[in-house]
Amino acid sequence: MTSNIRELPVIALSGVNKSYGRNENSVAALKAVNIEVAHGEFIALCGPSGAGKSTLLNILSGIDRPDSGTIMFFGKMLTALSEQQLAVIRSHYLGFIFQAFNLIPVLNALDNVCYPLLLNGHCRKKEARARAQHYLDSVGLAQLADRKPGQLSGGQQQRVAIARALVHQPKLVVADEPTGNLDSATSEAILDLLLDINQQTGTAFIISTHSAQLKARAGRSIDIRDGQIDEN
Ligand SMILES: Nc1ncnc2c1ncn2[C@@H]1O[C@H](COP(=O)(O)OP(=O)(O)OP(=O)(O)O)[C@@H](O)[C@H]1O
Repeated sequence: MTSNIRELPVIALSGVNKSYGRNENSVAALKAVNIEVAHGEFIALCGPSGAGKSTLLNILSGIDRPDSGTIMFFGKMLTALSEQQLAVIRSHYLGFIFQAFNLIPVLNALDNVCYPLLLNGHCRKKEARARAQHYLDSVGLAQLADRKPGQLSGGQQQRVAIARALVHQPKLVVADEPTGNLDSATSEAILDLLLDINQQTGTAFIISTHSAQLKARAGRSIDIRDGQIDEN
């Protein structure tokens, strides 16, 4: 990573195409997509079901690869990296939040948040636990660190997942419908939390959503329809 890191786009997609299937069964999920995300942006990715939101987020986060086009992450060409190099970028600089929380059911909240730090060798166990506790505190779960996911509400589970996504201080958080499984009051509280984290830390967020409220409160929204971007 270079010293003028804030001047570079966090991520820039150029001419990205992605299809699933072959020949007559082929579905063009992304068509010539161009997107830039700057440091500290909070972006809502909106569009109807099947528009290509998850495909785009998977490609943005290096989980999946485009058929053509380029992806630059702080000026580094992601599309030229090996799987191993991509995994290093993902584990150090990206955070993920999913609609279904994706917590590990047998681990308590603290250990769920510690897990990526230990898995990716960011630090030793004592420091990992201290950092995880700090992030659980910051999402309002200081007292619930020893509860397992099954002993937490949906909103509390999503807070654990948010702490897990942030604990290694990523540059970009990619969230796929993070409020999709939550009632409207809990969704609003989670949105407040994400906006607060964005403002406090400068971490960029790109969040797919069907929520008009999230779209209205995001700094920028990008509409996608039939795999094509229509930026506002
Ligand atoms: N693994 C796959 N195999 C075949 N087609 C796929 C696959 N994943 C997605 N698609 C197709 O690609 C298009 C985009 O799907 P995608 O899941 O990205 O949409 P989405 O906007 O995230 O939808 P939703 O809001 O319902 O989650 C759709 O036509 C979908 O059917």
